[in-house]
Amino acid sequence: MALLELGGVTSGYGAMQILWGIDLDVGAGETVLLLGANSAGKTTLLRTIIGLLPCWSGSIAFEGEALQTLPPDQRIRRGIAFMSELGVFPTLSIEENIRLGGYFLSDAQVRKRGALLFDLFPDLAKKRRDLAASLSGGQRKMLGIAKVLVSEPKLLLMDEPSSGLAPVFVKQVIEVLKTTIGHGTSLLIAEQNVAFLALADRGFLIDGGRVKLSGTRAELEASDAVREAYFGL
Ligand SMILES: Nc1ncnc2c1ncn2[C@@H]1O[C@H](COP(=O)(O)OP(=O)(O)OP(=O)(O)O)[C@@H](O)[C@H]1O
Repeated sequence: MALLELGGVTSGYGAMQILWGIDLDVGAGETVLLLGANSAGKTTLLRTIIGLLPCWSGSIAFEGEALQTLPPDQRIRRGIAFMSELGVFPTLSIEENIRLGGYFLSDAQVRKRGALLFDLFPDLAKKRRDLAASLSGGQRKMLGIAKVLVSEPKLLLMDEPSSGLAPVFVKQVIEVLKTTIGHGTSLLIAEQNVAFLALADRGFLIDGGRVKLSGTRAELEASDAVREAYFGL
């Protein structure tokens, strides 16, 4: 059984339909890339999965349970976390951001998991009392990742971790994500940057709110559609 399974999901804003019957699945421990150009519908899909947008029709199952009518907090409690493009609160300190990520946990749990994360991200540990606004773009994304990992989600939905970052920081974020993989958290990463394919077990290419192609990393790397659109070949 897949950890997350979407069947024929449609959604949109007001009367405007954006998603047109999305089928997608993420297995336990898997890293899946949701690849698509600007306006393909990636953010809309992640927001529909976490419940910030209504699912008009179709099904969203998590560990076999239908989620599509539950409010976002109920989905979060079941183990789904969402990292938006912004990711962190700049006017709060690094420690405070991490505390917020553990909103549903006891103080003792937040302290324990916070300490583990600071081991994993030593750059953040050094600056733990500084404001998030003082961090570089790459470090901010790192904090965004640490913040959502505090709750030890089963599934982490990430919206464009590369957005607004210079290529050198994109590499840094990819390196940080590699340390995340293998700790039991499944990742669904929405990106227009094809470099993230290197992290993925599988991927889905979406365009115009529809899945155009899906397959393993190797299949996507070899696909003419992906090569033409993203590698400029
Ligand atoms: N709040 C909104 N109200 C109306 N339409 C919206 C809203 N947000 C997004 N859209 C439209 O939905 C479509 C899909 O946008 P979406 O943000 O899901 O794309 P995306 O693949 O995440 O791209 P991006 O890289 O730009 O974030 C676009 O045509 C966009 O204009």
